[in-house]
Amino acid sequence: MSARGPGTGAAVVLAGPPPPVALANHSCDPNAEVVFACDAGGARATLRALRPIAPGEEVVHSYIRRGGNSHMTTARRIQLRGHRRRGRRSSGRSTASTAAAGAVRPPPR
Ligand SMILES: C[S@@+](CC[C@H](N)C(=O)[O-])C[C@H]1O[C@@H](n2cnc3c(N)ncnc32)[C@H](O)[C@@H]1O
Repeated sequence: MSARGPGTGAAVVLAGPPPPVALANHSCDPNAEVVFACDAGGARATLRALRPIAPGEEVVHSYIRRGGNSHMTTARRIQLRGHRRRGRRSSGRSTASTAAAGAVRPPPR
């Protein structure tokens, strides 16, 4: 995959039927997004750059819907960081068991 265009957010970096788009991995800090279109030409999934992508940089998109729950991704990252810190200090309780014990709360709305 290669990035083209000025990286203004409008550049199409990869287009085609689903298989090429399906090769893109997930990132919580995506540099591209998938745009779906369906018209007389048929159905298309396109990867569009969200920012400049350097040659050789992996093109990644978020498997989680942007906007609607991206704030939850950030909140979840902060939560996990806190759990890791507490996990190191805790007396024998692993991060996973801390989470299983109900210590993970949903992010505030
Ligand atoms: C749509 S495919 C992406 C392309 C896949 N990596 C491949 O080589 O065919 C989704 C799968 O890729 C892997 N994947 C996606 N994002 C990843 C990431 N950030 N780190 C590791 N594996 C990832 C997971 O196995 C996931 O089920």
